[in-house]
Amino acid sequence: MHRPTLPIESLPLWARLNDVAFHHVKISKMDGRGCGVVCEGDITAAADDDTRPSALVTVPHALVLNAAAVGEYAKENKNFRQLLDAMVDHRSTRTDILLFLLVQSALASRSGHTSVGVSNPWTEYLQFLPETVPVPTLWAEDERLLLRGTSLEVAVNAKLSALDAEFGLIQQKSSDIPAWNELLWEGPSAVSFPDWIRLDALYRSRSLQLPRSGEALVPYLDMANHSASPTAYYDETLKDEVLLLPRPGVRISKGDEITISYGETKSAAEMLFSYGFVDPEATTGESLVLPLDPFPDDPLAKAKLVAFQQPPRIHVAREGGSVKWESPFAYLMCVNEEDGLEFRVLQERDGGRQLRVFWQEADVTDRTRDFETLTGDHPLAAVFRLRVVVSVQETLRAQIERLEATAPQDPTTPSAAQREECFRSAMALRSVETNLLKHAVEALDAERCMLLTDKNVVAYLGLTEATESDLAGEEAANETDDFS
Ligand SMILES: C[S@@+](CC[C@H](N)C(=O)[O-])C[C@H]1O[C@@H](n2cnc3c(N)ncnc32)[C@H](O)[C@@H]1O
Repeated sequence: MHRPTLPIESLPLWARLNDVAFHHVKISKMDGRGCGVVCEGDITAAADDDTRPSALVTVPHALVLNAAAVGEYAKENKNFRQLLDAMVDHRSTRTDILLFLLVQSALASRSGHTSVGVSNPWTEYLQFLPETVPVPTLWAEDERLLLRGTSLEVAVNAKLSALDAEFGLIQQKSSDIPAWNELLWEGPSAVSFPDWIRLDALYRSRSLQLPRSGEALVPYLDMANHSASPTAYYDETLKDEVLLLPRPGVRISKGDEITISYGETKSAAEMLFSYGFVDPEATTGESLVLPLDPFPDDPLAKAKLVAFQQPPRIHVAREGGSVKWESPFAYLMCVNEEDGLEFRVLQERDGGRQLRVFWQEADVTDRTRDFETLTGDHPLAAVFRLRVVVSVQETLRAQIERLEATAPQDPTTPSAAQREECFRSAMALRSVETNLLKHAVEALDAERCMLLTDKNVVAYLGLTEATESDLAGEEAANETDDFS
């Protein structure tokens, strides 16, 4: 799609024409961070939380792009209504807003040479937005290789597959409607998959959770960059205007950048995935999420996955001085029929079939995430915990090995096919995750050693060893029989 652009210097005019009020601020190009909000005077905000300071920016409710605003646009535009209706089974706030943005971008690219769609302040505003966003879904293949071994390796590939499926669906549903077929899919300015990935990236990196209007895009205010020590925050008035306000007690000098926080507890992976950078100053939010595969030789693996109903994962986080981990699936994964786990398929009255899960004869179908508690008062609880600890530790060790095996040969210089900013972000993520995983493996090792001294574990392992050597003896005897 051809993307017309407007210089950021014209933004104040667009803002005035659309009733955005701004005081002591301007939007300027920042070094390495695209545009940002810059202070044009000296601001000192009262330290007292109860006095609301004067707003730096006020955006009228009419410009807030949320699910309700898309609904209003659809009321006035029956062609757009038809497009939303065609997607009826696949709608969410995100897809509604993305479809709206897709239509506004297409309208801008055809600049009035179309009878479908109605221009709106967003048709122009989109032209001030950056050509690209440094999120990994927009990285080149050689750049995405830098994420091998990190928690984003699987996540980014899964996101690209999901975007591809979503784009295919929109194309299929809208090309049956002649007006949309003409606007979106015909001629040299047809929409392409990279256009869809960019719109998704713009949405992910700029959407806010507003207290009254919910998930939304707010023009002008979305020019504010992130800092771990932010000087401003956003809020909504009772009239649903969105305000950018200085934080209580801050002093902002003329020429300083005004920043907000994109989330204090977001991990490095989440920051890179959603915003395209890793904040080197972040002191909180060190965590990661990895997929956990059931044992490949477990005959109950499939039933366990179905019964668990969610993707199985391990969550690792640094809390205070120590590293904590959590994996509800690992507890279900590590028990079997001989421990008291059972799956039954029940025939329903309407002929359907239902998978039910039993632990020690009790129906626990609705508690498959609770196996840590369910197994906690069993005489073999320490044995189950040991199995879980060993399995989680093995998964984390394998991840460290993959991180080490895929590390760039020169950790300071990107290859010719990799952009410096992608390389820097990926290396920062690799370092945070390697560190966290190593600390988690150490913590798990300490727990494993402790569990190996538990009297129930010792007795259980002694019994298993005895059974195994009996079996080995029997096998040896059989072999001798066979041989003779
Ligand atoms: C909400 S927009 C902010 C405005 C944006 N800089 C622009 O030019 O349109 C979020 C994007 O700004 C950039 N950004 C924000 N804070 C940053 C930071 N602290 N370091 C690097 N990039 C940042 C990232 O590209 C992010 O995806």
